[in-house]
Amino acid sequence: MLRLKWRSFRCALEGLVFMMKTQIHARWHAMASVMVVVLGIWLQVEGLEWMMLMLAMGMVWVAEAINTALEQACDAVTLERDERIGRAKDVAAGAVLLAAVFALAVGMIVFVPRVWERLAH
Ligand SMILES: Nc1ncnc2c1ncn2[C@@H]1O[C@H](COP(=O)(O)OP(=O)(O)OP(=O)(O)O)[C@@H](O)[C@H]1O
Repeated sequence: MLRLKWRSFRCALEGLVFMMKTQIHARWHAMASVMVVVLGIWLQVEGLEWMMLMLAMGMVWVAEAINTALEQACDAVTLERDERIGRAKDVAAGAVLLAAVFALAVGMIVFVPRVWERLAH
């Protein structure tokens, strides 16, 4: 039982490693995530705001992982041009874009007033 759980966990980790190795956007997300944590520590962000930032970042990572999985599945179906495959990939990419836009909004709401405050003093 425990071995089975470990195997699923390892497969999940391998999926994430694959995403990091193959998706240029995942590297951008990683850079943005590090920036958010550094800014959060520097600006002394508090409990609920950390939660909002983590949720927003998590949403982007989850969307990117699902987008990567869908791209792989689509390519397994066909590498020929196909309108529906193209549309499926576009919608999945749209999910990443949506998550990123909302994450940016959360980041602005949390960070802008704090940066403003720092600059004013
Ligand atoms: N088989 C296909 N048929 C039709 N259009 C396709 C096909 N494959 C890709 N496309 C189009 O090219 C775009 C990019 O697809 P690709 O598989 O190269 O993903 P990507 O460049 O890794 O995208 P992302 O930026 O979402 O990671 C898709 O959003 C889609 O519009």
